[in-house]
Amino acid sequence: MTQTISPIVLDHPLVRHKLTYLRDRNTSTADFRRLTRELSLLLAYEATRTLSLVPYKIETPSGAYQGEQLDGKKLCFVSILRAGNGLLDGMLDLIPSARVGHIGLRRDHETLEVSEYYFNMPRDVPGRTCIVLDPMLATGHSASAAITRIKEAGAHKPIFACLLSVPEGIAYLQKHHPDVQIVTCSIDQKLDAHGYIVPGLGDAGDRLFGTR
Ligand SMILES: O=P(O)(O)OC[C@H]1O[C@H](OP(=O)(O)OP(=O)(O)O)[C@H](O)[C@@H]1O
Ligand SMILES: O=c1cc[nH]c(=O)[nH]1
Ligand SMILES: [Mg+2]
Repeated sequence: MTQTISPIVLDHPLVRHKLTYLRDRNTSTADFRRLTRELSLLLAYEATRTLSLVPYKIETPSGAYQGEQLDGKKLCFVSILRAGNGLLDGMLDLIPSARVGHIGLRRDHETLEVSEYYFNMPRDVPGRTCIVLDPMLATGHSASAAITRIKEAGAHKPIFACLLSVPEGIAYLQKHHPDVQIVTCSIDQKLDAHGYIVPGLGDAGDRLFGTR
């Protein structure tokens, strides 16, 4: 049986400060986007901790140096539409050579089940580290469905990176995909009766794109 991997929670003053402004219902769409992008940079730092390095020789002003560089071709970000796109630009600022896949998932507001409306992954997924991006891990249905699909495409041991999560969503994802490393900025209290994270930040997609 595969051992469950404990989530990594970013416990950092910058993250806590920025998350507080992100949660604030009075934060504007423009500020919500900017904060999401800034948080994605900090999230990327932890989510990429296990990336592999390859040897890289350079000359410093004092002589030869055997250094290292990221094996950049090996990374693929997978954005769960729509809200995952809010995390994508910051991640690509750090790792511009990464490939990008997109999975469109819609959550039914009544049943909380998800349906897929788009799927587009790079052809050469096997052998790449896949980091799945979505700001919210609520019931875990979306994250689990996305990871099932990218495993079908050949992804091995994907990483799931989010801003907010809840114990219910973490347990669901770990039950269905115990090999996935979850990296999150916060584990919030609970889900409300409508499947929203409490205290949460509301609907991440609507706040990012100003649709409600
Ligand atoms: O863990 P779950 O219960 O599945 O909920 C989380 C999902 O809900 C939101 O997407 P939503 O369906 O609202 O789509 P959107 O990004 O287009 O707003 C969010 O971005 C996650 O994808
Ligand atoms: O709180 C939540 C739960 C799911 N999706 C969101 O955007 N927010
Ligand atoms: Mg939404």
